[in-house]
Amino acid sequence: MSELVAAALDRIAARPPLLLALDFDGTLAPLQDDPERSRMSPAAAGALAELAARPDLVRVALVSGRALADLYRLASPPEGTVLIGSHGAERARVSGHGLDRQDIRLDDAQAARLTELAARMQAVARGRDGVWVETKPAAAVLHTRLADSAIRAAAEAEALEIGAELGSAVLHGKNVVEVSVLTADKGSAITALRAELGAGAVLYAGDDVTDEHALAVLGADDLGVKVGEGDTAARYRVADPDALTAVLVGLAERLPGNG
Ligand SMILES: O=P(O)(O)OC[C@H]1O[C@H](O[C@H]2O[C@H](CO)[C@@H](O)[C@H](O)[C@H]2O)[C@H](O)[C@@H](O)[C@@H]1O
Repeated sequence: MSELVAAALDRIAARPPLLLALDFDGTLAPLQDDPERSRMSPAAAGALAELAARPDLVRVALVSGRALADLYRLASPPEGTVLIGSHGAERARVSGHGLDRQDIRLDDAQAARLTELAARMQAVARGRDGVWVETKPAAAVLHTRLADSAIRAAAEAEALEIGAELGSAVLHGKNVVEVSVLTADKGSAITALRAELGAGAVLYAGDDVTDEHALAVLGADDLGVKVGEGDTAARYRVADPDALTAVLVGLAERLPGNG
């Protein structure tokens, strides 16, 4: 961990309660060709559990584009973790008896739009090698990670057009185009959570363009970490999920009574 990041951890550890808000895919869990295989390393899971065990000092949130149920299943987050799914459209808290969750409720028009959207995204994927569609409670996602570059570019362009045509919220992430019938973004979710928890500071880490919404709402007393390459509003950068795990371990060591 760099001296700069270490100094920033010293600062935010002294401003409890800290909101520790982390993206999942590409940040805690290395990217995979098959999204069902995404998992945190044992070291990342251990650091998160240690931090979540100090709710007086740290409130842990996972902030993901994943459908909430998938995020819960794949991340196996510790008790007390707040889960933000579908880029902010879904919300839950991990309790001792499972998930306390707020379900997405679509009205009839939104439900009809989602059905049409999913059918049109399936049509984009049809006959294109390496392109497939994931459906979520309020969105359809075109995945192109396994396609060659020409197929990927054509498929993503068509999916973006569908989003524009249906007037839906469109997010263009890493080898994904997601079109939702609800408007949500990670920045609004972080702003709401910060206020709700009365957080003294926020540490947000993410790897994708969709995380930039959250990194953009951070202030001078917060700590934004970009994982991997690419343009970012974050002040700090680490190379990969393992390097982020080292930051989480460093934070745990700075909590009073630890280290
Ligand atoms: O906000 P996140 O937690 O980063 O979720 C964003 C998307 O993650 C998943 O897709 C990404 O990860 C996959 C597994 O590593 C990878 O195959 C894909 O190319 C990535 O874009 C998930 O499948 C999407 O629904 C999420 O929106």
